[in-house]
Amino acid sequence: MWLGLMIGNSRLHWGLFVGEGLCCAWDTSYLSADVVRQLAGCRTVEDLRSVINYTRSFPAPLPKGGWGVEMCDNYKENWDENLQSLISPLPLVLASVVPSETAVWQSYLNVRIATLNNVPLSGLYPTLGIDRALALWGAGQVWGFPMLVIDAGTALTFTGADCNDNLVGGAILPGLGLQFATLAGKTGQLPSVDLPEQLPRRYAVNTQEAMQSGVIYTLLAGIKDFVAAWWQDFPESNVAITGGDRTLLINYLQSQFPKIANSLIVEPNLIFLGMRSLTLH
Ligand SMILES: Nc1ncnc2c1ncn2[C@@H]1O[C@H](COP(=O)(O)OP(=O)(O)OP(=O)(O)O)[C@@H](O)[C@H]1O
Ligand SMILES: CC(C)(CO)[C@@H](O)C(=O)NCCC(=O)O
Ligand SMILES: [K+]
Repeated sequence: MWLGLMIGNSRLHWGLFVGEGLCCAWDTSYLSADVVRQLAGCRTVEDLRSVINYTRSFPAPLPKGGWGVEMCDNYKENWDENLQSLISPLPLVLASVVPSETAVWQSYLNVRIATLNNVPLSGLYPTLGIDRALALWGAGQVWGFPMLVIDAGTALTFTGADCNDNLVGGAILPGLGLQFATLAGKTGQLPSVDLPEQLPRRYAVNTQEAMQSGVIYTLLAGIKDFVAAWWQDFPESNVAITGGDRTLLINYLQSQFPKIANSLIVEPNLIFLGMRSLTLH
């Protein structure tokens, strides 16, 4: 058993693995050095539950279906044994796009840090985010290359590779939350605005809806344009979407560009699908 940890720009993303099988995945806020020490002392899954799970309930194993099947069966079969026999500290594979948060984990004795060198894609440039590389590698492993990944997180990124597992490139822009936060934070009159569940009307007659319309319709048009351009170059390619805002975005896309929405692979765990097939643990 081992833990995968992706340190994102807003929060931590966790995966619990048996071998290459992803058993469950969940998110927490950043952890203090004290909690990191407690985590290193965990001897059972119950301990883990009580330490990492103070922000939200520990998740059930992934539902049956798709790539989860074998892993969950394997996991259940060995569940009792696994509960008793956690290696302590549990091996941790860490990937981070937030160097200051990585430092907290240096004290954890059984940690391997995933870097671009561990990702078997070619053509990676040295400053490419490890989250982008892992998500692209994970998606390509499961659904094949060429592949374009849209990660709708704090930043929204497009990252694509061709049929030779070679990075074509991509783009980075402020994610939905960041666009609203910037508008509210850098202007004198604009309020904080929540993301609406449904696509708002385009022509707004109040401030909140005007901000929602502006940010969302422009982002949808941008996504459509990037995906269309990608399909011109790689007509057979799959396109996958992940990240904390994926569900909202899919809802909006469904209303505005249903053909694109229906052709996207929606997968919250792309980064962990990439992490499980690195050759470092
Ligand atoms: N509980 C939550 N905490 C923070 N963001 C959340 C939460 N639930 C949904 N979100 C949405 O997820 C987005 C952040 O996405 P995600 O969690 O993938 O970002 P991240 O931690 O920065 O990871 P990455 O760096 O990989 O993008 C925010 O824009 C927000 O709207
Ligand atoms: C773009 C983000 C912030 C997305 O999480 C991250 O992947 C990152 O910090 N990347 C480094 C720059 C790059 O990917 O070119
Ligand atoms: K981010």
